Amino acid sequence: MCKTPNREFLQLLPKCEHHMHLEGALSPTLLFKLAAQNNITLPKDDESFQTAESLIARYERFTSLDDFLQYYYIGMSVLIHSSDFEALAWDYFQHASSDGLHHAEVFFDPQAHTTRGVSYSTVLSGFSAACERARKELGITTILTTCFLRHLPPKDCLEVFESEEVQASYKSGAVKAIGLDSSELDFPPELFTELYGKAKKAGLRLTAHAGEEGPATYITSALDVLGVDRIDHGIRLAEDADLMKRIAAQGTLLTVCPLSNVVLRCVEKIEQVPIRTFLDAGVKFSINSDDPAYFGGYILDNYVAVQEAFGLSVQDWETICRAGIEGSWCGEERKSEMLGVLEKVVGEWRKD
Ligand code: HPA
Ligand SMILES: [Zn+2]
Repeated sequence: MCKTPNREFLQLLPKCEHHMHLEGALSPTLLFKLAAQNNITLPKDDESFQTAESLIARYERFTSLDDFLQYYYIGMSVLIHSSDFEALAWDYFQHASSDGLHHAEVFFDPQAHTTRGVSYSTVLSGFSAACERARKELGITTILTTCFLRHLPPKDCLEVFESEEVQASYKSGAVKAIGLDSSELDFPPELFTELYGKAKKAGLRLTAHAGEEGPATYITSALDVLGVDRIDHGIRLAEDADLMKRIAAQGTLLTVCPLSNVVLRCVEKIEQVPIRTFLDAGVKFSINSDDPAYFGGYILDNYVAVQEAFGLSVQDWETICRAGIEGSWCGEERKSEMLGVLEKVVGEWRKD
């Protein structure tokens, strides 16, 4: 007898998260605490900033990606010291660890900090300290990815990429990948061809948000023009059957974020996230939280929401977790460890 998957089973699965913006883990509680500590004045003309409760209530009424992004950028204005960045990331790792996270490939937005006078080394030292602590105390392995803000001029992105501090972090291996985030519509991947060409030459891993609000053609451009190894979100792939076949055949991983898609109104409900379509088409994907403090849930909440909407089988979950492990950018040894845990969890669940 094989039990149906429930929250307990989903918690036990060895999860890899590939799409999580560290700045998006800033809970209202930590936001207000750091604002007070750092003497940051939050907008007075927006009543949402009165209390943690009113802010959460506003988060439940996002109307689009851009509507969310204004709060995301205001929120991170409270992050000033290296210790603030460390506290933020540590908060995330603790949540994710209790959700059964084993490996995290996380984003951060250097330009969102350097443009307001916080240095890259302040940001990186805080995040790196939290990653080191997560490895030692929680057994979570991590990879850091610098994301570039696509609403800013491509030449500014290139300048940051080429700056001494950022280059040093790639050379030392502290950061291993680049990504592209922020407003998607009107900022197609082609704008960043030079940036991605240089990053590829430098031996970095490449990913980009594409097909979240933007059309499936942005996914094609991210693959063909930017040469990405992975697509973040990519839900609009389901609108293009030929492209779906291609992505399945080449094994490109999509990092799907179900709760985010509902909260930002890319879909009306979880049932419309193309989970079943991707499974049936052999498209590989992982399930992720994107900005957990803003979208009402961490990684396990996303797994549970998918289970409630789709009633997946143990086999389906094995397929999803295996794709997440094999599509990770960690070493083969780490992947084998996680595959071993997956086999054990699935085997035990089937036996009971
Ligand atoms: O979901 C997202 N999309 C684009 N940019 C972002 N920055 C944080 N989260 C997101
Ligand atoms: Zn994202």
